Amino acid sequence: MSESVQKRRRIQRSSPPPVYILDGENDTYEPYIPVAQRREAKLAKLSALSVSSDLRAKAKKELEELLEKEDVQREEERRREKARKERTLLVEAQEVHSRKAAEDASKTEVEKADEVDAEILAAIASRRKLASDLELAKGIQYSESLKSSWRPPKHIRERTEEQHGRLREKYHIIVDGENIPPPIEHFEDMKIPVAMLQFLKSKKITSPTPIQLQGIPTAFSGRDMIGIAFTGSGKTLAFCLPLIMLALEEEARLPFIRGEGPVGVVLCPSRELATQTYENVLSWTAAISKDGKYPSLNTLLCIGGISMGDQSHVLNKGLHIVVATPGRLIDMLEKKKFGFGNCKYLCMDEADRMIDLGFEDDVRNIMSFFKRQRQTLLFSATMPRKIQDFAQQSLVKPVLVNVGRAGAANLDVLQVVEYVKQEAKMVYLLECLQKTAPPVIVFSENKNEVDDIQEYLLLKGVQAVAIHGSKSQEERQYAIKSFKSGAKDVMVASGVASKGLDFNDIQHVIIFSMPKEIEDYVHQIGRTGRSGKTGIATTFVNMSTPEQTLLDLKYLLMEAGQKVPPFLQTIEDPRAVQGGSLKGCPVCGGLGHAISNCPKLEDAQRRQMASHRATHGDGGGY
Ligand SMILES: Nc1ncnc2c1ncn2[C@@H]1O[C@H](COP(=O)(O)OP(=O)(O)OP(=O)(O)O)[C@@H](O)[C@H]1O
Repeated sequence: MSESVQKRRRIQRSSPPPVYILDGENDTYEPYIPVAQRREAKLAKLSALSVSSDLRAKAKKELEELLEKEDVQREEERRREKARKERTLLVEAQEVHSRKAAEDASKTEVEKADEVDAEILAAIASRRKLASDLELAKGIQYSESLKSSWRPPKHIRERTEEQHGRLREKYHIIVDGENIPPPIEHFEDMKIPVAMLQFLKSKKITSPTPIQLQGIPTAFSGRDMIGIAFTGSGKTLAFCLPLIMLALEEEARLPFIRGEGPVGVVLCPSRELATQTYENVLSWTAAISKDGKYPSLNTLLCIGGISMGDQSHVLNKGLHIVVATPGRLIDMLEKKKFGFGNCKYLCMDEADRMIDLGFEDDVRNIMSFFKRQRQTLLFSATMPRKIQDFAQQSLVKPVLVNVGRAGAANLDVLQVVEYVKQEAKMVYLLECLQKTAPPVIVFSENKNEVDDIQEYLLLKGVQAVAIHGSKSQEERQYAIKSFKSGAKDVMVASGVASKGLDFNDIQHVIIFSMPKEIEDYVHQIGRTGRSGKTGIATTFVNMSTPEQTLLDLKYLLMEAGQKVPPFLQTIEDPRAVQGGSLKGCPVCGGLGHAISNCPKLEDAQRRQMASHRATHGDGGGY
């Protein structure tokens, strides 16, 4: 053996035994020596002693017994230690569990309900931001609002913040956001074309409504905004006029040629609403360009159920404004009939519906066609808090303009709620129609019921038309046209089909079947009492109306200072009985229930499940 190997062995032998440190607690660990090894060591010691072989055999036996006993003891100890550790964990878990159970038991029902509500709200809040997929993927975030060349006139710029505040107070306008543009009380001060001012005057529109007075300067300044105001308060002008001005400016800078544009798009949740907005834009742009001082603008109506070929004359020129429903718009964009390369303005009417679960993905899809930052505006009469919060994260330095509580009823509508048995409704409807002169709208939640009511009214000699989602586009257009022109006295409609529609001077709205969601009720009664006029809404309720809906209705009537009928007065709010808070539902804005009982959430979940089934080939569809 070489010297170096011997040296290495000497070093190895003389190395100290390994020291094990367990969890930093036990630095005196005694390594375990197996029984056989210990027995051999002891026997070696024994045989070194000079004793008789009998004695040695006896001692050996005793030793073995002793060692085995020791070993059993060690094993026992190890098992006990292991069990102790395991028990500790188990006991700890049990203790945590029973502590939580005890805590839960000490919580009141109200506290527990609040916790559930907070959890639901947190789950909703984690929705994906409303931005294009590209922006989300690249993490693009705009930090500044778009620049605009518009400035308020000098005398308004010179006013103090306090003066602006007083004006807002006067018109019950609540605002939120950074550097909010000033409210402007006169159209003349908004620097809009004289021809437009004259046109508005001819329509008896002489001074801006509160949402216009704050909303138009905000949008003119290039700011993203959320505009909330009562039904019939003139929101359409508030979001269309800024787009028209932007288009005029762009056209004046460099006239649009075929394939260019649009400058902006207005998205609506229904074809009827889109058509109405389109017609408004057409009349406003025509009025502006009439005297030849301003260029004429091209507007495209992009909705399902119509032939786009009929509008080829618009597509053959530069395009300024598109008014659309999401489905057809996506279709046109995908087919590259036009693009959003230069599109700077995106407005959503009835925005709470648009960015709610039904259309949310469509909206994101539409956003992905924008090639640069856009000005985004969301308008609605109802805007539950969760939608406001969600929208706010998706906008750039948004300004919130709120006239009255979001979801509150228009105070110009006299609301009458009547208890009518199911079987008595038709007959009572005839009686109700005598209350006022026409035009009257009758709402029902159910398409078959809409048809039944129309048939019944026709039988009784009432000139009635009907509109609902299963009617063809021609039938829908005919119904709206003949009702608008006054040829028909009554329109029977399903809630969705007629949302946001602006009919002239509706005298009376009759809600034949109360919608489950109080927001729908607010929109339905809002077909009357528009542009400062008063109207009546009569609503039939009975045993089949869910108690929670009745409670939402009761609170809404109380809020609007309307008469609460005795049968509604007797309905107790379970939250009040338990001493809980009575804040409105952040999802639908209903005042009579908490988020955990929200009918809108149930509907949304149902829709999600239906669309899930549809995408997974499970039949159904939404
Ligand atoms: N400043 C104004 N003064 C008087 N009337 C106005 C004014 N602005 C708009 N109007 C009229 O008020 C009516 C309702 O306007 P619009 O349809 O824009 O209401 P809206 O707020 O969008 O309602 P909804 O929430 O039901 O859709 C229209 O007929 C419109 O011409």
